Amino acid sequence: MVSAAPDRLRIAVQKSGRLAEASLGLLRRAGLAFRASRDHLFLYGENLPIDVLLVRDDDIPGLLVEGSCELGIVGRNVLVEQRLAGAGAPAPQELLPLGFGGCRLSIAIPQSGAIAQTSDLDGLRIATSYPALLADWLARSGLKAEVVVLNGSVEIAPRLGKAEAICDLVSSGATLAANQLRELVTVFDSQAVLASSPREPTAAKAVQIERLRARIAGALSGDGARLVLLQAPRAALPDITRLLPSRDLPSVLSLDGRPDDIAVQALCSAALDWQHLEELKRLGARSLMVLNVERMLA
Ligand SMILES: Nc1ncnc2c1ncn2[C@@H]1O[C@H](COP(=O)(O)OP(=O)(O)OP(=O)(O)O)[C@@H](O)[C@H]1O
Ligand SMILES: O=P(O)(O)OC[C@H]1O[C@H](OP(=O)(O)OP(=O)(O)O)[C@H](O)[C@@H]1O
Ligand SMILES: [Mg+2]
Repeated sequence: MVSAAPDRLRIAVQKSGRLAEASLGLLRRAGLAFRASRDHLFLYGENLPIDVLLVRDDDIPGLLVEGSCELGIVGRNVLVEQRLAGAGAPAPQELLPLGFGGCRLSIAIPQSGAIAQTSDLDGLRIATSYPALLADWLARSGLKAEVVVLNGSVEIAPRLGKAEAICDLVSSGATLAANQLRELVTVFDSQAVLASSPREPTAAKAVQIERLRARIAGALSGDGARLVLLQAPRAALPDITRLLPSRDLPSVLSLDGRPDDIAVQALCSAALDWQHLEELKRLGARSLMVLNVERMLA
């Protein structure tokens, strides 16, 4: 472990795997630039006092609890699993959902078999790498099943005779289909999240944490956002406003020497397709421009 620098923030991200690339990509979009250490386990923040630790995703909640890192990017499934398993011990908090790594923890059963509905799981064995999330769902559902803990290759448990059902992460469903399994019920919905240590940060670090959180939120809110610029007759403004998928009221500017015309600037949450633009044109809009928004700060 690299010794802690008192004034530098540390953020733990997955070294390799499903979240690795998107996590570092997001930090770069939040304006961080890094230099890698020789062992490639540590990225030194070159332009801000923020360093990145590259680790196994399962280690991230523990690093946050012990205070080795102030922040982490981890699947909500891992975060909540460890919180439930910790039974009331201090646990990392979710600061922000990040919109990638979307998946669900689901119970799946053999495609051909006697299990048809969730009540059929009573008294059976369910194999999973997420025993606390599964136990929590079973308790809330009033079901009693034996939880068989496996750390990998959970999908083959029914074929090995280790369990009658499994509870594992699903996104496309291809892994289940390849193993002749089908989804019965979703136990937990997940995505990557920004998480913080349960330890109170120093005042200086609290400022850095909030700064990074706001920058990440800004980078995310730019996703899919478009700035629409146009000129139009002033009388067409109500119809144009109705047509724009704006996040907020558009800004309306007057044009020098043309009192009957205006310039409109609107932040839109969805892309405007050609049909949208043609309709705006029919309403009298001219000089239409749709620009991608790279980042925003509220
Ligand atoms: N099929 C999927 N689609 C989208 N996101 C997923 C999928 N499977 C897992 N995830 C998310 O990505 C996280 C990391 O998954 P990955 O399979 O890379 O973990 P891992 O094998 O435990 O990696 P590590 O080596 O870091 O322990 C999961 O905890 C989950 O939040
Ligand atoms: O529904 P699908 O799109 O098929 O995705 C589901 C699979 O993805 C995850 O594993 P991953 O591929 O990350 O490999 P791992 O099991 O080695 O972690 C998960 O454990 C499933 O096996
Ligand atoms: Mg892991």
